Amino acid sequence: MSEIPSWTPLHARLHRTLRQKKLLPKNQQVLVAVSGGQDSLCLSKLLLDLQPKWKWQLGIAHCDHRWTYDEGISLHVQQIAQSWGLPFHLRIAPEVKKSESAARQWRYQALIDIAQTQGYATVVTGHTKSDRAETVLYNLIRGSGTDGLQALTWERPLAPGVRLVRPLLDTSRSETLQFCEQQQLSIWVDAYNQDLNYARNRIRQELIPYLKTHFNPQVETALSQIAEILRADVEYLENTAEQIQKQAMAVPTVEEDPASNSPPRLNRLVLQQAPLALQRRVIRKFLQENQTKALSFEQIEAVTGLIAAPNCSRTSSFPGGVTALVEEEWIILNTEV
Ligand SMILES: Nc1ncnc2c1ncn2[C@@H]1O[C@H](COP(=O)(O)OP(=O)(O)OP(=O)(O)O)[C@@H](O)[C@H]1O
Repeated sequence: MSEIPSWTPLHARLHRTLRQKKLLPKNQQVLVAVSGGQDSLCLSKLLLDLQPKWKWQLGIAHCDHRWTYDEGISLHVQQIAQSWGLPFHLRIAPEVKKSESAARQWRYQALIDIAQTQGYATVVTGHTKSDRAETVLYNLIRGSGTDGLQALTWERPLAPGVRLVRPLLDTSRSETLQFCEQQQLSIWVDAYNQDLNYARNRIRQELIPYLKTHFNPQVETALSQIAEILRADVEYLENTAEQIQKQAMAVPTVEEDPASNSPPRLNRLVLQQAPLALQRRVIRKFLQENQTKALSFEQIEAVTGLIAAPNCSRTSSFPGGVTALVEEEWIILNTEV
């Protein structure tokens, strides 16, 4: 690897990760989402250095949210892209985004738009192991189940023809900082990250350091591993639940149900064969597909309880006037108000 100038352990790790996980195929057009902060700058420099080996066509995208504390950052990122000889794509928000989630939503849409119009098959972001650990904690505190805890995956489809890849999920924020310092990359410090009014920032600035000092110096790695393990668990459970749901939703024959417009239903005999973990998943998926309003854990539990309940049992009415009831071997979702 000596032909790459200043080859570091981070170069070696990224090269290995990309090979093992097959995240960024050779010769691809890869759009790097650069905020100007240490993580995405570290990622773009690493990809730039590895580029001769992988022959990607790299480009840099920056999304300007027009927040006052962001002023000057887009020019900063543009100058870096130019100094590396990479195409630079800028999107400016049509209006100032009021919340972090509105800003994120607009940002992903802007990145999709650049990728689709400029022919990039992949968008990469600088999410790190530290982001993953924080997301696990954040979702745990909010009461997420396994699906929320496996958040921040290595890759996922973003839009038709565009994938999102996060190649730095095994690298910590302290490592990206050290790398930027070594490489003398000029980091833009995001004022938003210092604002302790935001729960995410309190997790990053207060909770994680507390856990590191008092419980486990490697807490970021530990939490991030939980996410990695749960990702595979969730994938397996989801696929199995999907199969069971298909069997349980098999439409009754005309003799069994002459009504042409029969309401959504699940077969209890099929569900009774499944373990509770899968029963809950099937019920949740079934409700998500047939009920517009999000349901609480208690409401999903009430429907799950119908799997073994006596005939004619029913739940109380859910938002939108929907009720689930037992009719012989069926759980029926009654949408009549
Ligand atoms: N203004 C921006 N322009 C381009 N890319 C950005 C911008 N802000 C963030 N990114 C990309 O997203 C990554 C994650 O950033 P950050 O953690 O601040 O965002 P987030 O809102 O928490 O993201 P997510 O919702 O995906 O978790 C960065 O490493 C970078 O790749």
